[in-house]
Amino acid sequence: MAPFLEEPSTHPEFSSKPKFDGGLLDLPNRKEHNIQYEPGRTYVEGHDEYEYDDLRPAFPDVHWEPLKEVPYHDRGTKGDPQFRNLLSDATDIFDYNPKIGTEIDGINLAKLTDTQKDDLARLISTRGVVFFRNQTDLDIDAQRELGQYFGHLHKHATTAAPRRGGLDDIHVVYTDEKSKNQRANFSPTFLWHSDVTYEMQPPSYTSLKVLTGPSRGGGGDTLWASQYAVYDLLSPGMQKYLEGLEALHSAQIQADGSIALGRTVRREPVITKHPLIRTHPVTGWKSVFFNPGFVTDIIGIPKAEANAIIHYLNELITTTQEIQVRFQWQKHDVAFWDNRICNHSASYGFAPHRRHALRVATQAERPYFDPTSKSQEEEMNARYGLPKVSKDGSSQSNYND
Ligand SMILES: O=C(O)CCC(=O)C(=O)O
Ligand SMILES: [Fe+2]
Repeated sequence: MAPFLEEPSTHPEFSSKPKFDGGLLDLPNRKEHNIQYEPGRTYVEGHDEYEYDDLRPAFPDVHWEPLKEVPYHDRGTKGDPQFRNLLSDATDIFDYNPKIGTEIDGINLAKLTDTQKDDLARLISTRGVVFFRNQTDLDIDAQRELGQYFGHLHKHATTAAPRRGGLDDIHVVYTDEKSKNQRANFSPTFLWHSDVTYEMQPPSYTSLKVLTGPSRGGGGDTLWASQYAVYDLLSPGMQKYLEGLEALHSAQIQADGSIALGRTVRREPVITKHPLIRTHPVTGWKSVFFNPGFVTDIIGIPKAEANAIIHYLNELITTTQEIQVRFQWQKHDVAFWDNRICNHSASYGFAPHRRHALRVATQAERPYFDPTSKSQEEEMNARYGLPKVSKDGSSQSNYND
């Protein structure tokens, strides 16, 4: 969650009936069905009685001890390299692009066997983020249980938990027509982040399920960017240089934001040093471990140089289309990402719709760097016999014409 993304909970009074749904382009014959279409419009659901009222956001006034180190063994290491257990139930599987993002259809996340869960972890580690449509059986208890299979769940110190209580390790994403104008609060690049990387053991497998949102085409998409791929964008000299550096990740900005809103900070904010390049324990691949949201400094180099690196990594993550994937949500869809190797960004422009999602995040290993590890591109190129792609900028071709 980006530093100030969460909103206070206010009960909306929207009672207008659905008028039309802009997301009907997939119907085979609109003429026959007498469908009306108005570009750029989606209906707003009536909000009087809300089925997920108990899962709306609350900010409990409680205080927790600092996080202690917890054991973590990555289940993905047991996964089948071809994901055969998981895919035995799939009706379709396809990538969104070569570097990041895969959708699997026909799988019920609430009913996976342990070997399927291991494959799932391995697939998420490999593809960065995996999408599952229409997971109606995966209620919040099942979503938690699946997260717990992978390890200890993270409890967020500042963002919202469900009103229901007893779900302190669930993070609630919520906006409705009463919410403040998000565009006024955040520049689009500021929205890019990975979750809680200031923790000693930042999360790995993280699921987000949308309970309610704009109908298809109504906005509120989420984007992810691969940090394996960021590493592969760098020149060999830059890769080597960054491999020796550590960055500071700070929880302070988020805590200050909560205090400014009059909310309790449930655990003392921490600042943690992590390697700027890390190795993934399942794939063995190197990835940049940078977070536009929480990295405040790079240690041991002049401040101006640290700022230049921070600026450069920010630019690569937020503007390189080939390393990004964008997901258009529908109700009950789930995105499962590996927070170690992805940044992500919400998008706005869907007001006044209600958009409500729940996130479960598993704490992972302490980030480490193994100098003998390979990059994603290095392994893929070797596996498929592809030539090395040149990284020099001397090409004469002009893509801007
Ligand atoms: O609302 C979204 O699309 C993403 C929210 C987010 O950053 C999170 O749940 O970690
Ligand atoms: Fe997030």
